[in-house]
Amino acid sequence: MSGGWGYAEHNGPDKWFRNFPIANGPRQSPINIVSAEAAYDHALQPLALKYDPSNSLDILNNGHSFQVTFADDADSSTLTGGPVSGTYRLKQFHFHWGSSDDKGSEHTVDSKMFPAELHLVHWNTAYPSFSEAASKPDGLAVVGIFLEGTQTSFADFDPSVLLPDSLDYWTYDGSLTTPPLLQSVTWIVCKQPISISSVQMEEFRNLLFSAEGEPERYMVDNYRSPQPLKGRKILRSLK
Ligand SMILES: Cc1cc(C)[n+](CCc2c[nH]cn2)c(C)c1
Ligand SMILES: [Zn+2]
Repeated sequence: MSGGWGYAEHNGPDKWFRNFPIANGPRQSPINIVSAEAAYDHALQPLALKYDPSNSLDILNNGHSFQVTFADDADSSTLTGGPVSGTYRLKQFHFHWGSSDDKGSEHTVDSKMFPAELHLVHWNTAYPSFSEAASKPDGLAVVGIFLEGTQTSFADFDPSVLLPDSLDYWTYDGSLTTPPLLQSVTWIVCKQPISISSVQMEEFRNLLFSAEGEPERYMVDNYRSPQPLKGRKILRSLK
C-alpha cells in the first residue's frame, strides 16, 4: 500500500490488512446491527454524557475526516454510565459520510446505511493518557450517532448540540474503524439519529482528501463497511 492508508482503490479498507493484519481480528468495527438479535440487558446503565464547551480546542481536516479536538486534562467533558465503568474523557469527535445520501455511515441497522455517522471518541482515565488507553481492550469508548437528511467556530463548541433526544443505545466490543484498527473500543451506538440538511451534507462533501497543491480529490466515502461479528453479542439498553 503506497504511502499511507486511505479510502481510495489502492489504499482503501480492503487493502488495510496488508499493513494492519488486525483488520481480520476477532473484534473489528463497524458491524451491522440486527435489531431483533440485540439482547436487552437490564444491567446496562443510562448513558451519562457531560460536555464543557470551553474544552473545545480546534477543528482540522486530518486527511481522513474533519475532527474537533478537546482539552482532556480534566474530567470536564466525560462519558460515564452506559456499558462502561469508571470515567472516560472526550478527546475528539469526527464524522464519516458518503458521496450520496444512500451511504456514508459505518455501522448499519438491519443493513440500512445512513448518509453519515458522528463518532465521539472518549478514553478511559484508568490509563494515564489517550494514546496509552488506545491500546487497551477497555481503553476507549466511542459514541456513534447516525445523521439523516431532513431540514437544520470552534472554541466554545458544545458537542451536546449533536446528541439526539433519546440516548437509547446498542453496545458491543469492537475496534477503531481506521488504521491502526486497535481492538480497544466499547462501541455505544445511539438508536435515534440526529438531523442534517442536504446543504450541510454538501458542505461535508466539499471537503478534500487532497492537500493544497495536489489534484483535488473530494473527501467522500470515508467509511469502512461492516465487519464479521465472529460470535460477539450486541446488547440493547432499553426494552
Ligand atoms: C490512536 C487512535 C488512532 C485513530 C486513527 N483513531 C481514529 C480511528 C477511528 C475513527 N473512527 C473510528 N475509529 C483513534 C480513535 C485512536
Ligand atoms: Zn470514526
